[in-house]
Amino acid sequence: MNTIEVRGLTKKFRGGFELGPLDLSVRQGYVTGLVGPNGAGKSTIIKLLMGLSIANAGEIRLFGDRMPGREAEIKARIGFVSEENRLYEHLTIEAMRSIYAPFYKSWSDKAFREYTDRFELASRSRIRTLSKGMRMKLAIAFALSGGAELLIMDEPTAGLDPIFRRELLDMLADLMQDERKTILFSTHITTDLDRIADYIVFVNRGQLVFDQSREEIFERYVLVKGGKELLDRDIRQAFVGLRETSVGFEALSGDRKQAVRLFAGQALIETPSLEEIMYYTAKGENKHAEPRS
Ligand SMILES: Nc1ncnc2c1ncn2[C@@H]1O[C@H](COP(=O)(O)OP(=O)(O)OP(=O)(O)O)[C@@H](O)[C@H]1O
Repeated sequence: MNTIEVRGLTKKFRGGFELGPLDLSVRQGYVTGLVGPNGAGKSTIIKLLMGLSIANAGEIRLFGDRMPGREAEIKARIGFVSEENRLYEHLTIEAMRSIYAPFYKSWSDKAFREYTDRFELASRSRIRTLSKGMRMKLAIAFALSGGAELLIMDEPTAGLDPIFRRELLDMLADLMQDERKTILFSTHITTDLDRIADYIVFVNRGQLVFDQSREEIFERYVLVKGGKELLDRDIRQAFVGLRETSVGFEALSGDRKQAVRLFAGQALIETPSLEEIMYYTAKGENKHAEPRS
Protein backbone atom coordinates (compact mmCIF):
# COMPACT_ATOMS: atom_id res chain seq x y z
CA MET A 1 0.00 0.00 0.00
CA ASN A 2 1.14 3.55 -0.68
CA THR A 3 0.97 6.13 2.08
CA ILE A 4 1.54 8.92 -0.42
CA GLU A 5 0.25 8.79 -3.98
CA VAL A 6 0.89 11.67 -6.36
CA ARG A 7 -0.47 11.84 -9.92
CA GLY A 8 0.16 14.55 -12.49
CA LEU A 9 1.35 17.05 -9.88
CA THR A 10 2.15 20.37 -11.51
CA LYS A 11 3.30 23.65 -10.01
CA LYS A 12 4.33 26.71 -11.98
CA PHE A 13 6.11 29.68 -10.42
CA ARG A 14 6.16 33.19 -11.85
CA GLY A 15 9.95 33.11 -12.01
CA GLY A 16 9.66 30.40 -14.69
CA PHE A 17 10.28 27.23 -12.67
CA GLU A 18 7.90 24.40 -13.48
CA LEU A 19 7.47 21.26 -11.44
CA GLY A 20 6.04 18.20 -13.11
CA PRO A 21 3.67 16.87 -14.24
CA LEU A 22 4.95 14.34 -11.78
CA ASP A 23 3.82 10.93 -10.49
CA LEU A 24 5.35 9.40 -7.39
CA SER A 25 4.56 7.00 -4.59
CA VAL A 26 5.76 6.57 -1.03
CA ARG A 27 5.34 2.99 0.14
CA GLN A 28 3.99 2.28 3.58
CA GLY A 29 6.55 0.94 6.03
CA TYR A 30 9.61 2.10 4.08
CA VAL A 31 12.03 5.00 4.00
CA THR A 32 11.91 7.01 0.79
CA GLY A 33 14.62 9.55 0.06
CA LEU A 34 13.76 12.52 -2.13
CA VAL A 35 16.95 13.65 -3.77
CA GLY A 36 18.07 16.12 -6.41
CA PRO A 37 20.42 19.04 -6.97
CA ASN A 38 19.79 22.53 -5.58
CA GLY A 39 16.64 24.01 -7.05
CA ALA A 40 15.39 20.66 -8.39
CA GLY A 41 12.00 21.06 -6.69
CA LYS A 42 12.32 18.94 -3.54
CA SER A 43 11.00 21.55 -1.10
CA THR A 44 8.26 22.47 -3.54
CA ILE A 45 7.07 18.84 -3.61
CA ILE A 46 7.11 18.66 0.20
CA LYS A 47 5.21 21.93 0.56
CA LEU A 48 2.59 20.68 -1.88
CA LEU A 49 2.27 17.41 0.08
CA MET A 50 1.78 19.37 3.30
CA GLY A 51 -0.77 21.74 1.80
CA LEU A 52 1.58 24.69 2.32
CA SER A 53 1.49 25.42 -1.38
CA ILE A 54 -1.31 24.80 -3.85
CA ALA A 55 -0.72 22.84 -7.05
CA ASN A 56 -1.79 24.09 -10.48
CA ALA A 57 -2.87 20.58 -11.41
CA GLY A 58 -2.72 16.98 -10.27
CA GLU A 59 -3.83 14.91 -7.35
CA ILE A 60 -2.22 14.19 -3.98
CA ARG A 61 -3.46 11.40 -1.72
CA LEU A 62 -2.13 10.81 1.78
CA PHE A 63 -3.40 7.69 3.59
CA GLY A 64 -5.84 7.39 0.69
CA ASP A 65 -7.41 10.82 1.37
CA ARG A 66 -7.13 13.82 -0.87
CA MET A 67 -4.87 16.69 0.11
CA PRO A 68 -5.90 19.45 0.40
CA GLY A 69 -9.33 18.35 1.53
CA ARG A 70 -9.19 16.42 4.76
CA GLU A 71 -6.18 18.45 5.79
CA ALA A 72 -6.59 18.51 9.60
CA GLU A 73 -7.17 14.73 9.84
CA ILE A 74 -4.26 14.02 7.53
CA LYS A 75 -1.82 16.37 9.29
CA ALA A 76 -2.57 14.87 12.70
CA ARG A 77 -1.00 11.66 11.36
CA ILE A 78 2.14 13.34 10.06
CA GLY A 79 5.31 14.45 11.84
CA PHE A 80 6.71 17.30 9.78
CA VAL A 81 10.25 18.64 9.94
CA SER A 82 11.38 21.61 7.91
CA GLU A 83 13.57 24.65 8.34
CA GLU A 84 10.34 26.55 8.09
CA ASN A 85 8.81 24.81 11.10
CA ARG A 86 6.91 27.37 13.11
CA LEU A 87 8.70 27.95 16.37
CA TYR A 88 7.75 30.91 18.55
CA GLU A 89 10.99 32.71 19.22
CA HIS A 90 10.10 34.19 22.61
CA LEU A 91 8.87 30.90 24.10
CA THR A 92 10.82 28.28 25.99
CA ILE A 93 11.01 24.72 24.72
CA GLU A 94 8.64 23.67 27.50
CA ALA A 95 6.06 26.34 26.57
CA MET A 96 6.34 25.31 22.94
CA ARG A 97 5.69 21.70 23.95
CA SER A 98 2.46 22.65 25.70
CA ILE A 99 1.25 24.35 22.51
CA TYR A 100 2.35 21.55 20.22
CA ALA A 101 1.27 18.46 22.15
CA PRO A 102 -2.56 18.83 21.92
CA PHE A 103 -2.41 18.67 18.11
CA TYR A 104 -1.36 15.03 18.27
CA LYS A 105 -3.66 12.25 19.47
CA SER A 106 -0.73 9.97 20.28
CA TRP A 107 1.58 12.62 21.73
CA SER A 108 4.03 11.21 24.31
CA ASP A 109 5.58 13.54 26.92
CA LYS A 110 7.85 10.69 27.91
CA ALA A 111 9.19 10.33 24.37
CA PHE A 112 9.64 14.10 24.12
CA ARG A 113 11.65 14.16 27.35
CA GLU A 114 13.80 11.29 26.13
CA TYR A 115 14.49 12.95 22.79
CA THR A 116 15.27 16.36 24.28
CA ASP A 117 17.59 14.72 26.85
CA ARG A 118 19.30 12.77 24.10
CA PHE A 119 19.63 15.90 21.95
CA GLU A 120 20.83 17.93 24.96
CA LEU A 121 18.05 20.49 24.68
CA ALA A 122 17.18 22.12 28.00
CA SER A 123 13.43 22.61 28.46
CA ARG A 124 13.96 26.13 29.89
CA SER A 125 15.94 27.36 26.85
CA ARG A 126 14.23 30.03 24.81
CA ILE A 127 13.79 29.21 21.14
CA ARG A 128 15.58 32.41 20.05
CA THR A 129 18.78 31.27 21.80
CA LEU A 130 18.97 27.99 19.85
CA SER A 131 21.47 27.46 17.05
CA LYS A 132 20.34 26.27 13.60
CA GLY A 133 21.28 22.67 14.40
CA MET A 134 19.54 22.81 17.78
CA ARG A 135 16.37 24.10 16.13
CA MET A 136 16.49 21.20 13.72
CA LYS A 137 16.94 18.80 16.62
CA LEU A 138 13.96 20.36 18.39
CA ALA A 139 11.81 20.08 15.27
CA ILE A 140 12.83 16.42 15.03
CA ALA A 141 12.01 15.83 18.73
CA PHE A 142 8.53 17.31 18.17
CA ALA A 143 7.96 15.26 15.04
CA LEU A 144 9.06 11.99 16.66
CA SER A 145 7.09 12.50 19.89
CA GLY A 146 3.72 12.92 18.22
CA GLY A 147 3.38 9.21 17.44
CA ALA A 148 2.92 10.06 13.75
CA GLU A 149 2.58 7.20 11.26
CA LEU A 150 4.27 9.24 8.56
CA LEU A 151 7.32 11.46 8.92
CA ILE A 152 7.89 14.06 6.22
CA MET A 153 11.19 15.85 6.58
CA ASP A 154 12.63 18.53 4.37
CA GLU A 155 16.42 18.33 4.63
CA PRO A 156 16.43 17.14 8.25
CA THR A 157 20.19 16.68 8.18
CA ALA A 158 20.91 20.23 6.97
CA GLY A 159 22.83 22.23 9.55
CA LEU A 160 23.65 19.15 11.61
CA ASP A 161 27.20 18.15 12.42
CA PRO A 162 28.34 14.79 10.96
CA ILE A 163 28.15 13.02 14.30
CA PHE A 164 24.57 13.98 15.01
CA ARG A 165 23.64 13.46 11.38
CA ARG A 166 24.71 9.87 11.64
CA GLU A 167 23.00 9.47 14.99
CA LEU A 168 19.77 10.83 13.55
CA LEU A 169 19.86 8.43 10.63
CA ASP A 170 20.52 5.53 13.02
CA MET A 171 17.60 6.70 15.15
CA LEU A 172 15.31 6.74 12.14
CA ALA A 173 16.51 3.27 11.17
CA ASP A 174 15.66 2.06 14.71
CA LEU A 175 12.24 3.63 14.44
CA MET A 176 11.65 1.64 11.26
CA GLN A 177 12.71 -1.59 12.97
CA ASP A 178 10.52 -1.08 16.01
CA GLU A 179 7.44 0.64 14.71
CA ARG A 180 7.36 0.39 10.91
CA LYS A 181 6.74 4.05 10.29
CA THR A 182 6.75 5.54 6.83
CA ILE A 183 9.39 8.17 6.20
CA LEU A 184 9.87 10.60 3.34
CA PHE A 185 12.86 12.88 3.62
CA SER A 186 14.60 15.17 1.21
CA THR A 187 18.31 15.66 1.04
CA HIS A 188 21.03 16.45 -1.43
CA ILE A 189 23.52 14.43 0.59
CA THR A 190 23.55 11.03 -1.08
CA THR A 191 25.36 9.30 1.79
CA ASP A 192 22.22 9.95 3.90
CA LEU A 193 20.36 7.79 1.42
CA ASP A 194 23.01 5.07 1.43
CA ARG A 195 22.44 4.71 5.15
CA ILE A 196 18.67 4.35 5.34
CA ALA A 197 16.65 4.80 2.15
CA ASP A 198 14.76 1.80 0.73
CA TYR A 199 13.35 3.80 -2.19
CA ILE A 200 14.76 6.82 -3.92
CA VAL A 201 12.82 9.49 -5.75
CA PHE A 202 15.20 11.52 -7.85
CA VAL A 203 14.09 14.86 -9.27
CA ASN A 204 16.04 17.13 -11.57
CA ARG A 205 14.87 20.50 -12.93
CA GLY A 206 11.32 19.87 -11.73
CA GLN A 207 11.05 16.49 -13.47
CA LEU A 208 11.09 12.99 -12.08
CA VAL A 209 14.18 11.04 -13.13
CA PHE A 210 13.24 7.88 -11.25
CA ASP A 211 11.18 6.54 -8.35
CA GLN A 212 12.69 3.14 -7.63
CA SER A 213 14.07 0.86 -4.95
CA ARG A 214 17.80 1.03 -4.29
CA GLU A 215 18.21 -2.49 -5.69
CA GLU A 216 16.45 -1.57 -8.94
CA ILE A 217 18.63 1.51 -9.33
CA PHE A 218 21.87 -0.39 -8.88
CA GLU A 219 20.70 -3.12 -11.24
CA ARG A 220 20.01 -0.56 -13.90
CA TYR A 221 22.88 1.93 -13.83
CA VAL A 222 26.53 1.24 -14.60
CA LEU A 223 29.59 3.41 -14.83
CA VAL A 224 31.75 2.76 -17.88
CA LYS A 225 35.41 3.81 -17.99
CA GLY A 226 37.46 3.37 -21.13
CA GLY A 227 39.56 4.77 -23.96
CA LYS A 228 38.17 7.35 -26.35
CA GLU A 229 38.52 5.03 -29.34
CA LEU A 230 35.42 3.21 -28.02
CA LEU A 231 33.22 6.25 -28.49
CA ASP A 232 31.22 7.19 -31.54
CA ARG A 233 28.18 9.43 -31.96
CA ASP A 234 25.59 6.73 -31.26
CA ILE A 235 27.41 5.49 -28.21
CA ARG A 236 27.75 9.03 -26.86
CA GLN A 237 24.01 9.52 -27.36
CA ALA A 238 23.20 6.32 -25.48
CA PHE A 239 24.83 7.49 -22.25
CA VAL A 240 22.92 9.34 -19.55
CA GLY A 241 25.99 11.50 -18.97
CA LEU A 242 29.53 11.52 -20.21
CA ARG A 243 32.82 13.06 -19.13
CA GLU A 244 35.67 13.00 -21.59
CA THR A 245 39.32 13.77 -21.02
CA SER A 246 42.12 13.89 -23.59
CA VAL A 247 42.75 10.18 -23.17
CA GLY A 248 39.59 8.51 -22.01
CA PHE A 249 36.04 8.76 -20.82
CA GLU A 250 33.84 7.96 -17.88
CA ALA A 251 30.12 7.68 -18.51
CA LEU A 252 26.90 6.64 -16.87
CA SER A 253 24.66 4.19 -18.66
CA GLY A 254 21.08 3.54 -17.60
CA ASP A 255 21.06 0.17 -19.38
CA ARG A 256 23.38 -2.39 -17.79
CA LYS A 257 22.75 -5.08 -20.44
CA GLN A 258 23.49 -2.74 -23.31
CA ALA A 259 26.67 -1.49 -21.62
CA VAL A 260 27.90 -5.05 -21.05
CA ARG A 261 27.12 -5.94 -24.68
CA LEU A 262 28.99 -2.91 -26.00
CA PHE A 263 31.95 -2.76 -23.67
CA ALA A 264 32.61 -6.12 -22.00
CA GLY A 265 36.32 -6.88 -22.21
CA GLN A 266 37.13 -3.42 -23.58
CA ALA A 267 36.24 -1.04 -20.78
CA LEU A 268 35.77 -1.11 -17.04
CA ILE A 269 32.14 -1.56 -16.01
CA GLU A 270 31.48 -0.59 -12.43
CA THR A 271 28.53 -0.01 -10.13
CA PRO A 272 28.16 3.74 -9.65
CA SER A 273 27.53 5.47 -6.33
CA LEU A 274 24.28 7.42 -5.94
CA GLU A 275 26.37 10.55 -6.10
CA GLU A 276 27.73 9.54 -9.51
CA ILE A 277 24.21 8.74 -10.73
CA MET A 278 23.07 12.18 -9.61
CA TYR A 279 26.10 13.94 -11.02
CA TYR A 280 25.89 12.43 -14.50
CA THR A 281 22.13 12.76 -14.71
CA ALA A 282 22.18 16.40 -13.65
CA LYS A 283 25.03 17.08 -16.09
CA GLY A 284 23.25 15.11 -18.81
CA GLU A 285 22.52 18.18 -20.87
CA ASN A 286 26.24 18.71 -21.31
CA LYS A 287 26.92 15.19 -22.43
CA HIS A 288 27.57 16.12 -26.02
CA ALA A 289 29.81 19.07 -25.15
CA GLU A 290 33.20 19.31 -26.75
CA PRO A 291 35.79 17.06 -25.15
CA ARG A 292 38.07 18.71 -22.65
CA SER A 293 41.70 18.72 -23.63
N1 LIG B 1 7.51 30.86 -3.84
C1 LIG B 1 8.25 30.74 -4.93
N2 LIG B 1 8.12 31.63 -5.95
C2 LIG B 1 8.86 31.51 -7.08
N3 LIG B 1 9.77 30.53 -7.30
C3 LIG B 1 9.95 29.63 -6.32
C4 LIG B 1 9.20 29.69 -5.08
N4 LIG B 1 9.58 28.65 -4.32
C5 LIG B 1 10.53 27.98 -5.03
N5 LIG B 1 10.74 28.57 -6.22
C6 LIG B 1 11.68 28.10 -7.27
O1 LIG B 1 11.41 26.74 -7.52
C7 LIG B 1 12.62 26.05 -7.80
C8 LIG B 1 12.71 24.83 -6.93
O2 LIG B 1 12.90 25.22 -5.58
P1 LIG B 1 12.91 24.18 -4.38
O3 LIG B 1 13.11 24.99 -3.14
O4 LIG B 1 11.73 23.31 -4.47
O5 LIG B 1 14.23 23.33 -4.70
P2 LIG B 1 15.01 22.27 -3.83
O6 LIG B 1 15.18 21.06 -4.69
O7 LIG B 1 14.36 22.11 -2.51
O8 LIG B 1 16.43 22.97 -3.69
P3 LIG B 1 17.52 23.05 -2.50
O9 LIG B 1 18.23 21.71 -2.50
O10 LIG B 1 18.42 24.13 -2.97
O11 LIG B 1 16.79 23.36 -1.22
C9 LIG B 1 13.75 27.04 -7.62
O12 LIG B 1 14.12 27.52 -8.90
C10 LIG B 1 13.12 28.15 -6.80
O13 LIG B 1 13.70 29.38 -7.11
